[in-house]
Amino acid sequence: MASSEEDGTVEEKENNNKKRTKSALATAWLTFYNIAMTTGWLVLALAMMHFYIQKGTHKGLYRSVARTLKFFQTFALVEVGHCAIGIVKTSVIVTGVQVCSRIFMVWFVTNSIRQIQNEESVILFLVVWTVTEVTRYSYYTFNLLNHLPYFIKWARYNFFIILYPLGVVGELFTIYAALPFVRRSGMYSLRLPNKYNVSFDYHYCLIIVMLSYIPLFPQLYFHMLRQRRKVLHGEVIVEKDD
Ligand SMILES: CCCCCCCCCCCCC/C=C/C(=O)SCCNC(=O)CCNC(=O)[C@H](O)C(C)(C)COP(=O)(O)OP(=O)(O)OC[C@H]1O[C@@H](n2cnc3c(N)ncnc32)[C@H](O)[C@@H]1OP(=O)(O)O
Repeated sequence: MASSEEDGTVEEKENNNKKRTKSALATAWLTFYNIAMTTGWLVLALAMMHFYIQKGTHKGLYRSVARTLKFFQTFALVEVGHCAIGIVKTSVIVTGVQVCSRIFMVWFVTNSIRQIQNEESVILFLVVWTVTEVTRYSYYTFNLLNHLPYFIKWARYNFFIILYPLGVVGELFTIYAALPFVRRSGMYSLRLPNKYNVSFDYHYCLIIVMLSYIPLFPQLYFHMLRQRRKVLHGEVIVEKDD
């Protein structure tokens, strides 16, 4: 009897130790990840400012930062993994939609269609994303280090009120500007007849993506408004499971 109680205690202790090691590892990884991402987006901000001050125009700006942008935005895919394995308390779906829509914008719209890279709308979403990400990743970093300045917390949960709609406007105008080029070139499209007997029209796909902002964007926006109420005003919010 005594020995089984002892076994239980030993097992419990082992489990607790395992959990502690796991959470220490997760915290170390997240701290590294967030510092790397803050730095990446800060480098991008500085590169954009440097370009604009030197050249006095936004033309060519996208190309000058494209590699850094593609690297850091694509790397954000690991955030979906963070949610999936449970090291951050965020919905996989909400994070997935956010990250995938950004990656889609970068790789399948802006990067693929040279003719639209100098549109003002590209600069709009680039600036908006950069301000958002510098704020967001520095918030997570300071939070993990338990030294969170209030103005960063305030910025994280207020800037998005304006930046989110502005980002969406930039993205939608960019996709809209891409439509004629996509239609003319037939890029990423598959016409019949072909050996697979399937057709795909990227032009219509882009229109569907634009329309999908109507149901999806409000969900992300209201999610952030709920987070804001929780973090800034201490409201207890019961989130539905995925
Ligand atoms: C394939 C094609 C698909 C096309 C589909 C198209 C449709 C798309 C429609 C939508 C379009 C959106 C377009 C987007 C535009 C822009 O981004 S514009 C710029 C403005 N954007 C923003 O301000 C939003 C930025 N995004 C986010 O904040 C997130 O991505 C989020 C998922 C939307 C919300 O984040 P969430 O994690 O849920 O909230 P938080 O309050 O920040 O965190 C919750 C808890 O999780 C912890 N946490 C999260 N991440 C980390 C981390 N990296 N490190 C450490 N901790 C993390 C966080 O601390 C919180 O924990 P607690 O403090 O304990 O609560």
